[in-house]
Amino acid sequence: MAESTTTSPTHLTPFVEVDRDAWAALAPATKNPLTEVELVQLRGLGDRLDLQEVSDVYLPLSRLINLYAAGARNLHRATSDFLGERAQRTPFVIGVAGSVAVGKSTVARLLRELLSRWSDTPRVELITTDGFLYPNAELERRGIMDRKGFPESYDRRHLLKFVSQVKSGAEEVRAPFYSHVEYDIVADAEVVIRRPDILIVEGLNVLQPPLGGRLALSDLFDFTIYVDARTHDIENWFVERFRKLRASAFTEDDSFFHQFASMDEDAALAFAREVWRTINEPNLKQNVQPTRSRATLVLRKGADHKVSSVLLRKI
Ligand SMILES: Nc1ncnc2c1ncn2[C@@H]1O[C@H](COP(=O)(O)OP(=O)(O)O)[C@@H](O)[C@H]1O
Ligand SMILES: CC(C)(COP(=O)(O)O)[C@@H](O)C(=O)NCCC(=O)O
Repeated sequence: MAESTTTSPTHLTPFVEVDRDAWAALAPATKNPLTEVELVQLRGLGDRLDLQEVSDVYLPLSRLINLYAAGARNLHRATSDFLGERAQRTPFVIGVAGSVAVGKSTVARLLRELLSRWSDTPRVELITTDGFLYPNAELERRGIMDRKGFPESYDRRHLLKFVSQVKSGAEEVRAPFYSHVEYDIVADAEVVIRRPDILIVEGLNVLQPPLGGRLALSDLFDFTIYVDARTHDIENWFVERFRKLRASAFTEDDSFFHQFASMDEDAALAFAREVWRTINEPNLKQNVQPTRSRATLVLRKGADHKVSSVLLRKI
């Protein structure tokens, strides 16, 4: 296990770095609870997530989070005792951050499955922050249609209110729904969250620091994960996902990207690279990457999507 803290203040990091093999050795003596069939259902548009990766990386991670959740419950109970109040169970909230196309949804879906298999947290819900993007009409009105995914393209107050309500134990909390096919918020659709044991909040900007002393979403998290990889690799995953979507979702009549399904492949992929270069990469550099050091844990992925090391916050 490599200590990544050095004596030079410029290199000071709050993390301890654990390489893949050392991390895999931490795997609990629990059999991988997922079957190959379940795993196939969890896969996004990639095909490399295998059972070995689940056992080596994500199973130990789910165990660590399970320990944090038990710790948070104990602390909560002790605080209620101290105040002479009856302890109310509050959901444990996890944030999953990282670039567009780095694999956040895949990590979040996998964790939802794994965490729900621990007996003390059977109900795990997942929400993506894209539901809190302003509708296209509002982005147009604000002149930021080409900034989708940047912090200002979200209704951050609404998102904060939503997570606060879930965390304070509300019976039922509703969120808007964003469709990647329609490329917009769907007016008559919603996501409903009902008192989960764990809520996973996945999105590009979930680790943004508070603005001007106000409460930020990141203040409500009990555990945060930053999914990290080389920018060049992420760009390739983004373009590859676009290429696969051309043959699937983009062929649907109501797809915003319908024109790309029939377009010459080179031209379509050139468009994807342009979106990466002008929107997603600048957002990664300006807004997302700077939040990495705020995470509780960083998953570093190699070009093949396999996690090569894990950085865990120790201070
Ligand atoms: N662990 C993994 N193994 C193989 N492919 C993956 C893995 N994680 C993500 N991918 C693929 O990489 C692309 C981006 O992943 P996704 O989870 O959609 O990213 P994000 O939610 O960050 O935009 C998708 O095509 C997905 O299938
Ligand atoms: C919907 C997203 C902003 C991601 O949202 P998130 O769930 O991370 O908040 C992103 O996946 C995306 O589609 N960006 C759009 C870039 C563009 O084509 O305009």
